Amino acid sequence: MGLRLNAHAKINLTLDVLGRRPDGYHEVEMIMQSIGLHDTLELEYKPKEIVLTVSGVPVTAGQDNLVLKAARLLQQQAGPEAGAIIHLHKEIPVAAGLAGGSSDAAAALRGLNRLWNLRLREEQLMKLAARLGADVSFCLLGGTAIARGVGEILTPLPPASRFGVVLVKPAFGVSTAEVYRGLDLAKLGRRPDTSAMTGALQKGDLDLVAANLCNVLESVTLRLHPELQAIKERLQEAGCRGVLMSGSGPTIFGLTADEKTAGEIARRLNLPGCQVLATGMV
Ligand SMILES: C[C@@](CO)(OP(=O)(O)O)[C@H](O)COP(=O)(O)OP(=O)(O)OC[C@H]1O[C@@H](n2ccc(N)nc2=O)[C@H](O)[C@@H]1O
Ligand SMILES: Nc1ncnc2c1ncn2[C@@H]1O[C@H](COP(=O)(O)OP(=O)(O)O)[C@@H](O)[C@H]1O
Repeated sequence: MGLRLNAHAKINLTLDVLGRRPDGYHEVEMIMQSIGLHDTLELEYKPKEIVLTVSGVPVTAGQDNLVLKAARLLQQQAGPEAGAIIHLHKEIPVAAGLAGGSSDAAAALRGLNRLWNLRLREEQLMKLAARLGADVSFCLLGGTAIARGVGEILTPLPPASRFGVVLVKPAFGVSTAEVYRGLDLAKLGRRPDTSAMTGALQKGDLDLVAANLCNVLESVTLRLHPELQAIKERLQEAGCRGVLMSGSGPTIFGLTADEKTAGEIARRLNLPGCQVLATGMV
């Protein structure tokens, strides 16, 4: 019997960088939120071999696909007999700041743990997730959470209101490493207030959430791609209550009262060359 799993994208409602570590990674504090937009993974048992096929948004099916990296990591626990045919259907834009690859890796860990009957506990899966990438731990958890460390230390928050989300992904992608490298820690500008955002989410107050949206990586990516500022303005003019870049970008998201309103705004927006999607917080 095969398995089918959804791998949800995320947005960062806040993103603060607290310092740079000796290994080049950055200490962060961010509020992460899963959204409805998702890739799909289908898993079927096959002895010994791990085979990956991909459809939808083009992405490598080679060894550097995070799904294969996750599968190989788990196979070390399962033994060489364990294998699978994995089909990944991609809907999440790639290199977009939406953690598509990380979410696929998290879904592969969760799914193969079941397919291979490994019975690894949540904290064991979390350890493997942290080895695959900074955002994989959050993707394994999902929902709403504060992420600290390099992103792997998680504090779950109560489920947030199901606000609508409009996503605008320009034609280009950005390199997360390059954006972090471009950050001048002495000149971060406005910083997020994590506890104010946590309170706003708890109250379900969209205007308060909107007022606390803040991402210190915006300055770097907007400097590299000034056209993102115009997209932010267009989303605001179109009726989004708050607008921010997600992660290292370049996706810009706008928040609305609900998914229906997000859909109406997305249909009205005319942004040539950009992918415009409507979804909601989950
Ligand atoms: C910026 C964020 C915000 O959620 O997301 P994305 O824009 O990638 O979605 C994350 O911090 C990205 O997480 P993720 O994309 O998983 O990072 P990784 O693959 O582990 O690392 C890619 C590169 O980003 C840099 N990096 C990443 C995380 C971190 N806390 N500090 C860093 O400096 C490192 O240079 C690393 O080589
Ligand atoms: N399953 C996957 N989906 C998307 N990208 C992947 C995947 N596996 C590896 N990658 C690589 O990871 C890089 C970052 O991808 P992604 O997770 O989409 O972006 P981001 O970290 O900005 O949210 C891409 O450039 C891509 O080559």
